Amino acid sequence: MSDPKGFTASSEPAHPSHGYPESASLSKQASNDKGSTASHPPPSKPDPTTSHTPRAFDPSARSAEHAAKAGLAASSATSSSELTSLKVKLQAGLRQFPDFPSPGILFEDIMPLFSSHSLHTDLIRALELQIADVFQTSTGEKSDIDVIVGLEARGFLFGPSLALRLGAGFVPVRKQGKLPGSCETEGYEKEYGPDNFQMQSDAIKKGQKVVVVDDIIATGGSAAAAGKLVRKLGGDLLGYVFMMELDFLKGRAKLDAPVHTLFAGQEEGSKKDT
Ligand SMILES: O=P(O)(O)OC[C@H]1O[C@H](OP(=O)(O)OP(=O)(O)O)[C@H](O)[C@@H]1O
Ligand SMILES: Nc1ncnc2[nH]cnc12
Repeated sequence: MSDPKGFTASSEPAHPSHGYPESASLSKQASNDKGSTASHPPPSKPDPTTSHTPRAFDPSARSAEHAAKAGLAASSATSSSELTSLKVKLQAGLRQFPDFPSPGILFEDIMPLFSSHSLHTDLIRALELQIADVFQTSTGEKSDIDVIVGLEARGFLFGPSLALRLGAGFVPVRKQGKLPGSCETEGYEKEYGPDNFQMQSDAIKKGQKVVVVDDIIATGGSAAAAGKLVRKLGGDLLGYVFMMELDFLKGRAKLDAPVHTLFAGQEEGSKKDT
């Protein structure tokens, strides 16, 4: 699938599990929608990389069309610089915990972004800007995204707020047995074995434009199952948005819609003390 911003899912094979073996190869995605470092940089080393290439303002534009284009470019550049500074602040709020929940796993803790009102506000704004840019929608309630689909449980932390900001509905993907009524089910592989996701059969109307969101893409199994469910229900899957990506697991290779991430995730060997 083509992605005009160059975020097309990698064709490289995904790592088979959450095991994060030492032999997993490093893979820095070339996409420019992420920070440039392997792990979350400390506040002293913010990564100013932005997903948006600022479009140059053209002072020579004379016609109304040119003026309109120039205005859009200027506003895009403004959004881009706002997003860059939000990312720097947000990255400084992230924490990592080695060997949680089991040895060898470096756990990315996003909770500080929610316990602070300021960072929470920044996070929702950053996601709104990111989505407006990569899916070419307007910010605010004029977005033409119909539904934000969030994955249990951490996708529920920001999916509904984001949906409100975008003027979209919110639909949950839940672990099996939690949703009443008729449901579609899709299996996926997790660290400790297989699991099933479900969506209510009437949750998405045929042709609705859907973006799937979650906090982290690791092996990509959860997100791939969610995408299959969206399509089973007749949704038009525009793509995926994650706060973070564990690059070395190559999870995006499992996804057949554009993948966008706010922050660079960890690469193998990026473990650090918290
Ligand atoms: O790309 P994957 O390998 O599928 O892993 C990513 C998923 O793992 C985590 O959720 P988890 O299943 O741990 O559940 P939680 O959000 O309920 O903690 C995370 O929030 C993603 O949903
Ligand atoms: N390393 C990690 N940190 C936080 N959540 C995760 N989900 C899967 N892998 C994770």
